[in-house]
Amino acid sequence: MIEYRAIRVALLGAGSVGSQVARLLLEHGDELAKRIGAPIELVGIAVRDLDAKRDADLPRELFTTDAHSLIVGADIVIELMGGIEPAREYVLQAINSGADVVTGNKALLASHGAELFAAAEQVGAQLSYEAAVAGAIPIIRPLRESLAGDRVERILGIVNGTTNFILDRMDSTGASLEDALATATELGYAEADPTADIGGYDAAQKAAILASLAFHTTVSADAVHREGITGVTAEQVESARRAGYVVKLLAICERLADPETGAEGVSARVYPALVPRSHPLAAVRGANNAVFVEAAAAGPLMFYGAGAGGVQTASAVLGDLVAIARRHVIGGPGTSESTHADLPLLPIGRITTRYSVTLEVTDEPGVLETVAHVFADHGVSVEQLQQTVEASTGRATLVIGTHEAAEAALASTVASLAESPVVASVASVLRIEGAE
Ligand SMILES: NC(=O)c1ccc[n+]([C@@H]2O[C@H](COP(=O)([O-])OP(=O)(O)OC[C@H]3O[C@@H](n4cnc5c(N)ncnc54)[C@H](O)[C@@H]3O)[C@@H](O)[C@H]2O)c1
Ligand SMILES: N[C@@H](CCO)C(=O)O
Ligand code: NA
Repeated sequence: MIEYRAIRVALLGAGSVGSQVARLLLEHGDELAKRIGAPIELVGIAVRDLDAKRDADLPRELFTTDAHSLIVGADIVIELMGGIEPAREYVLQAINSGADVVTGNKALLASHGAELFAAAEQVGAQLSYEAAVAGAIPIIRPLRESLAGDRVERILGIVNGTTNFILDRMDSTGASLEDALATATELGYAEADPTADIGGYDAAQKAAILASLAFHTTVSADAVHREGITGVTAEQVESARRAGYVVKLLAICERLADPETGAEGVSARVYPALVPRSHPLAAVRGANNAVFVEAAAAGPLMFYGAGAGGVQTASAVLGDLVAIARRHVIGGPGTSESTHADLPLLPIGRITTRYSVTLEVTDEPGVLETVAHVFADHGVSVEQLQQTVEASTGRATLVIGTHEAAEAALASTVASLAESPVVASVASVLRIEGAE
């Protein structure tokens, strides 16, 4: 039997995920070596502070503050520092010095993915990133490999655990957004500055990565239409619950025809939406993640589990590591990124979906007809209308569900409703996703 030399692994960053990756590598190195067919040697861990407290007990002699020197001579570099710079510089250095790279850095991939994939392609290096989307859940490899022979039509993802925790808590306890966020912070789900999560930025980065992969094109995070959950109220969540829906922050990636030109394009968007309680995504509770994929031949598929957490995410990183290391043993080129389709990203105005609009109106004869006319005038077809009268105030609440309508038509409908003398206020506008 051939004895292979040890595959040298350099780790950059020993925070929540990095420290668990190092621990698992050291604890299970022998078993991984058997699966790979060659020993794995963790040659060093680049850190900022040699004396910082770590989540795992790691040999101090592995630590170095000199990432550049560590990268030189490594076969595989695992980048788990996060942020754009110097992560980008280190990943490029690794690729250009002949190493393969594993990263969990969604921010880096969603902004500089094209540059990094091109650099890897040029020298035949592997760049793997299962941890970057939905943590431990296998979704990158299924899209990249298992579904490579199918045609992905649509992805609906709950890809941010913090916001799912908050919305789930609002749904199950009636809490306000503020109180649910406070609980998320107390329990350590939300960061001290939760903007990236509740503003939808984290989900938009993941949507960019998923859309690029699923549709063989390049989508960057800043091109993703993004609405966070900051405007979601306890009233909206309660009224959704009564109507048989749950509010979820969704990352939606869709292949569709541009309604104006008929040309094929893609949509990548993040917003809170009403999901029917019967949909598999409605059952995703707490800080869990799930990605619902619709493919032409496979039909609907659901990937579910822990979207974050140090040790859980380390599982995804080690999976990438083993896959790459096996190729070192077997030889031959690995999977490269396929971005041949070059599809245009359609602006949000070209999207069609269903809506739920809640209006406070005066309770007078003719109001319903006036409201119905506003929808009809903008070409938006009403599917359902529910009225609750508050006798003491002379006001009524109307909840109007629409058929599929264009975003632009809905936006002008809402603008006209806001100006209508019979409408006291437009209390809520939410999209409905995942309904039959
Ligand atoms: N934590 C999760 O649940 C999770 C899930 C999925 C993906 N990720 C991604 O994994 C990566 C790591 O996340 P984390 O939660 O472990 O972050 P973290 O902040 O806990 O750890 C990052 C570590 O890198 C170190 N670091 C930063 N810059 C450095 C530099 N220049 N040189 C050396 N060390 C440096 C930091 O000091 C810190 O210890 C990020 O890209 C993150 O988006 C994390
Ligand atoms: N902040 C992210 C961590 C995982 O990317 C979340 O809440 O899901
Ligand atoms: Na994953």
